[in-house]
Formats: sequence, structure tokens, C-alpha cells
Amino acid sequence: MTSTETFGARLHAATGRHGSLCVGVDPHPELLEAWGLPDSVEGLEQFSEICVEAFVGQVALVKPQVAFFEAYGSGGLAVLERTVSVLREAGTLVLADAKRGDIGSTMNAYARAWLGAGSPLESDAVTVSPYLGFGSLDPALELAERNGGGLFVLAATSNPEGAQVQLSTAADGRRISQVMVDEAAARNAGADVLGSIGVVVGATLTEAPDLDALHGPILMPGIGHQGGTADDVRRLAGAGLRSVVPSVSREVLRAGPSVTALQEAVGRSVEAFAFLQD
Ligand SMILES: O=C(O)c1cc(=O)[nH]c(=O)n1[C@@H]1O[C@H](COP(=O)(O)O)[C@@H](O)[C@H]1O
Repeated sequence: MTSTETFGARLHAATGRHGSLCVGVDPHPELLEAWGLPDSVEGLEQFSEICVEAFVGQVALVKPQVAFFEAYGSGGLAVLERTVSVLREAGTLVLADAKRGDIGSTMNAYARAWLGAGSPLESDAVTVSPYLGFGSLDPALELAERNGGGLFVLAATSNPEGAQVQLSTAADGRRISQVMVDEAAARNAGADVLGSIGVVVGATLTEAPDLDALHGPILMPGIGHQGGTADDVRRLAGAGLRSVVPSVSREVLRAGPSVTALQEAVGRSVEAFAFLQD
């Protein structure tokens, strides 16, 4: 990639053009069936091609869920490679939802896989888990900075089980989710329009960490199928409203396989979140 522009700047420009919505490419076996596609690499490929046709030029960011491709082994990963590169060649930013996290040296390999220039899976940004300690993400933070890539750090996730870890209290009295947001904020300090280190905050939560000082994008999944709404996004974002990237997968994908119907569903979601641009 080695983009001369930072991911934050590229995302800011893309949301200015297309609105803030991120659409997920989550090929659940149930969706393949509902779309009349076989539960196979061929079905996965057709699903992905339909998504590419429907989403390119319609949204700021597309987020393939890596797990659904991995489930088909090397054939699935080959489909993911093609999907990512076709989206990027068409000018659509790609966030690989891989939720990687490991000790530093292994994290380095994950970073090269998802953000390395010329890697077969090279994406614009990747989701990462800081729950081996935020510092374990350093190799990814360094590579993202060097190559103009982005990270989305899990802070407060949309699943109810996340609270056990994320709402626990650190030695200094802050919640762990707040520690992760503050660490990301420190990496975004001094960035021009928007930093490249985002956080993930579920739209299903009753309370969000304080996001006011983040100066980076806030990915909010959990909308639609998991119960989160546009009002929840407004309530949780606080002063960070303009940096929110709401993310929907099944809410849009259930409209397929018609490209027109998918684009209409995208249009409805873009419209529902137009207030983020005001
Ligand atoms: O990182 C994510 O995108 C993510 C974080 C989170 O806290 N909750 C969450 O649902 N996600 C992902 O967002 C997508 C949600 O899908 P839908 O519930 O179908 O919109 C899935 O790919 C999840 O893995």
C-alpha cells in the first residue's frame, strides 16, 4: 500500500463523499442459502461478487468478515484475496475484520498479512484486539503508520459477554475499555483531520467509554440484527458524532441477492445515518 496519505485522511475524504456508513460482507451459510447459493467456495465467490457490485461507490468503507472466508480453507481465503483487491482497485476502502491480537513478534506477522505492502490480503485497515495488552499491538501500530494503514482497536464490543473484561477496573480506577480508548487517543494526537487508530464501540451498549478525546474513527457495529439503532449511535457517540462509522452487515445483506435491492438497503442505511455529517 505505502499510501502517502494516512488512513484517517482517506477515510475522512471517503465519508465526506459517500456518508459514514460501513457495510459488512458477512457470508453466513444462512445468507448463502437465502440467496440461492451453494454452501461452498463457489457460493462464497458469487456472494462476494454480488457484494462488490452492490457496494463499490455506494459507501465509504466495506468490512469483509474474515471468519466466514476462513471457514472454507484456502479456497475461501483466495476468494477473500480477490474480494479485497477488487474493492480497493475500484477505490473503495477495505477494513478487514480479522480481530487479530497476539504477542509482539506474532502480531508483527499479522500486521504484515493485513497491512503489509504487496501482501495478498493487504487491506486499508484491520480490526485488532488489545486484550493481550495494548502494547502488544505496537508492531501493527508501527506498520500502519509507515504504510498509511489503519487499525480499529476493540474497546467496548457489542456482545454482552464483553462486559466481564471490558468494564472491569484498571489499577488507576479507569475501566479497561476506557484505557483502550485513551491508548488509541494517544496515538492519534497531532493527526491532521482524523487519526488512523480507530476504536470499536458496540451500538448495543447502555453506556460507552468517553470518546471525546479520541480524534480517530469510532466503528459502531451491532446495528440492526443485534438490536442497535440510529438513536443508540447518537446517544453513545457524545461529542465524537462526526467520527462515527456505523457498521451494518445482515441488516443490508438480507436484502440480497438482487444488486438493486442491496443498493436500496444501503441507501436506506446511509439516509438513516445522514445526521452524522451535519
Ligand atoms: O469488529 C467488529 O466489526 C465487531 C465488533 C463488535 O463489537 N461487534 C460486532 O458485531 N462486530 C462485527 O460486526 C458484524 C456485525 O454483523 P451484523 O450483526 O450482521 O450487523 C460482524 O462481522 C461482527 O463480527
